[in-house]
Formats: sequence, structure tokens, C-alpha cells
Amino acid sequence: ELRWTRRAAEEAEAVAAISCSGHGRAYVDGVLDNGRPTCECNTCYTGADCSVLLSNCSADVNSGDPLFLEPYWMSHSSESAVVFSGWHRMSYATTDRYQSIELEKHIRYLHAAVGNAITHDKYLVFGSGSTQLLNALVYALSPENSSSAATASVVATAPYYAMYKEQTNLFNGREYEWKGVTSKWMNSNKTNFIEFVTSPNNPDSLLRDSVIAHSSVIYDHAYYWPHFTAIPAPADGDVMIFTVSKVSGHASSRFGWAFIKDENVYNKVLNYMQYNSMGVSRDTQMRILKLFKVMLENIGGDEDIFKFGFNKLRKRWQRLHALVNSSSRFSLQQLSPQYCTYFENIRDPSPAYAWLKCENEEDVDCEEVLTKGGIISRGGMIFEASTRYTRLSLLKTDDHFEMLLQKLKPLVASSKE
Ligand SMILES: C=C(NCc1c(COP(=O)(O)O)cnc(C)c1O)C(=O)O
Repeated sequence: ELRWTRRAAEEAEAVAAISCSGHGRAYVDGVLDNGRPTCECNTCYTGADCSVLLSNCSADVNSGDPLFLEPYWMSHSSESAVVFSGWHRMSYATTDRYQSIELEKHIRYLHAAVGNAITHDKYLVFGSGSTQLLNALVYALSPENSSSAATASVVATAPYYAMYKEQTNLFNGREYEWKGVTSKWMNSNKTNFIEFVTSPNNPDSLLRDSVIAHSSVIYDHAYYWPHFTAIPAPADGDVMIFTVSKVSGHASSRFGWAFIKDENVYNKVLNYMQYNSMGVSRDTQMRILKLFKVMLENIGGDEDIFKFGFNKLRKRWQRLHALVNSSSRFSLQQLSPQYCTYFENIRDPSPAYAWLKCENEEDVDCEEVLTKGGIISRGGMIFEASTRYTRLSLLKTDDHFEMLLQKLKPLVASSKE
């Protein structure tokens, strides 16, 4: 017999029943209109119920907002819901590391089930988003003192995820300094590098490895899941970062984790977390635990989230690829079918992002070419690549992807011989 949870359950179900015409969402914490949460519409849709399609509205495929997984969770609503009591875990910490023991266990179970990482010989630290762990690890891998000779040089191979540079420069620690792209240092006898390696890479989705000998490497495996790539073998880096934003799609829950082999590096990251935020929200940890339990229960079955994500992204990639290949104006990164140890077969590409190149001589600024055609993308400059490239996110809703194709068609057609 439900007692104190009934009102919360009734409220959540009433809001979930607000349809927003399938082009938006209402949330329990949404802005109220006459006491009822309003619909928050997908790009280009408006009206009280998101039923109005704005004319001349741009397709926004800029951010890697992982809404492609929203339908999965809506079809697993009862298993994935969580109710919080008003007194749930009010204490700052019930363990010395602010970390849920059960969530630690389930993260390791998930990696073991997917086979994308070796974790038994590594320490595990949580972050508020993997974004928080990026600088925690730069700090932990930098020398203790700040004598300039020992300052760590932080680098990445272009094109790279801009956060690495922007965050390192903003935090501007005495022990480390952003030193640009790896190509500048390939034959240098300089030491003390910290190299960010994103695999699969953002923006081009290619699998990568370190290129600077003897560097401390931060492997960012945000996308090393079967949704986005074949899993040829489990990753086994000394420092590996993952994020719930891309594996379950819950970007706004702000939860990431790092596996760290070296105990000293691990302790320095814990120290950083103590002074930066005193851990990650336990509300978030409880929610993520529930989500991971659902994912683990469905591994290998018809409701496997990785099957869902892979099939969705593979179809999107195939449709985009066919359109782009129908003329010579644009080209995409080359991705080949590859054997995947998770699906135990050779699988098609299903990248998170399309790395689009403008091939016509006059189209020197590809982002601008698309902007004029009504597509908001992320230009190559941000990734320290040529302006001839721009990134298209394939991670958003069906509305976003369909609008992308609709706006891209006339641009592709405009150069058909
Ligand atoms: C959302 C986007 N990137 C998220 C991201 C992140 C951020 O993850 P969070 O856990 O959501 O903070 C980390 N690493 C890589 C390689 C990423 O691409 C984007 O590029 O649009």
C-alpha cells in the first residue's frame, strides 16, 4: 500500500502524460503555466503543445546532446524511475570518498559486460560530469612543485575536443600549461607531456592512440561504447575517463568516472575532488545506479540499449552518407565496418558525429556554407582544424536529424553535375 510516495508518483505520471505533440517534453520541474508544467519544445517547434513548426528555422546539430536515447528510457519508464524521500542521504558523506559502493560495483559490472575496459587493477573516481575529471587529472599528472622546468605540457592531436584547451587555459595551474597540438612536439626532446587522447575521437569518430612517446596519457573514452563504435578490444590505459552523458544519455545528471592505475595519481584526484566540490551529488549517484541496473538487466536481449543506440545511429549515418555521396560538394570521414567483440560480428559505422568537409574551391568556410543553408554546426576552427570542416551532431532527436537532412538536400543538390 503506497503511502508517502503516492503523491510523487502521481505528479510524475501526470506530467509524463503531457504529450507536447511528440516535438517536446514537459518536466516535473518545468516552468508552470496555470499550475501545469509547460512543454519545452525541440528546436523549430513552438506553441503550447509544440505542434507549430517554425518556417525558415535552422536545423541545430551543433551540440552532442544525447537525446537519441530518450525514446529508449521512455519505453523503460517503470524500471528506470527513482523516487527520493525528502530525507534521502542528507549527510555530506557516508563513505570516505563520497562514492556509492553499489554504483562503483555496477560501473565495473557494466564494463565487464560490454568488454570495453579492463578495470580490476584500477582505482575508480566519480566526477560531476567527466568534464570535472579532466582538470582533476591534469592537476594529478602534473609535478608537485611549479618550477618552470618541471611544468607539464598539456597537448592533444588535432582535431580535438576544445574543452581540453579551454579548461586548461582557464584554470591556468602553475604546474601545467596548454602547449597545443601534438604535431608541434613529435620530434621534440622535451619531456613531461600530458596528452589527451580521445578514442573514438570527437569530432571524427576515429579510434586513436597516443602519439607522444613517454607522455602521461588521459584516455577520454566518452564514446567507447557499442552505440558509437566497434569494440575491438577492452581499453587498458593507466588513466581512462568515461561519462554517463554518452552511455545512457543523461548529460544533465552530470556524472562521469575515471579509472586510474597509479595510487598516487588516484589520491591526488581524490584530493582535488575534496577541494573542488566535496564529491558528486548522491541524488545523481542513486539515479545513475538505477539506470545502470536497467542497462545490465537488458544486456544481450531485445531491449539492449547498445542495440537500440547502434541501430539508431547506423541508420542515421547510412542516410546522411547516401545524401552526401550523391554529389561531390561535400565529403565525410572514412569509416569502415569493423569486428566488434560486443556484438560478436563485423558491424557498420555508427558515429556520434559527422565530420563534413566542403570540397568546392569557393566553400572555404564550411560552417558558414551550412549556416547560410539553415544548418547550425560546429566549425573546424574550434577543433583546431581547417575551416573546410564542420561537425554535425548525430546524437540529437529524430526532429533534429530529419531537419538536418531536409536542409542539407538542397545544398548537396546545388552542385550536382
Ligand atoms: C557534448 C559534447 N562533448 C561532451 C564530451 C565530454 C563531456 O562529458 P560530460 O561527462 O558530459 O562532462 C567529455 N569528453 C568528450 C570527448 C566529449 O565529447 C560535444 O562535443 O558537443
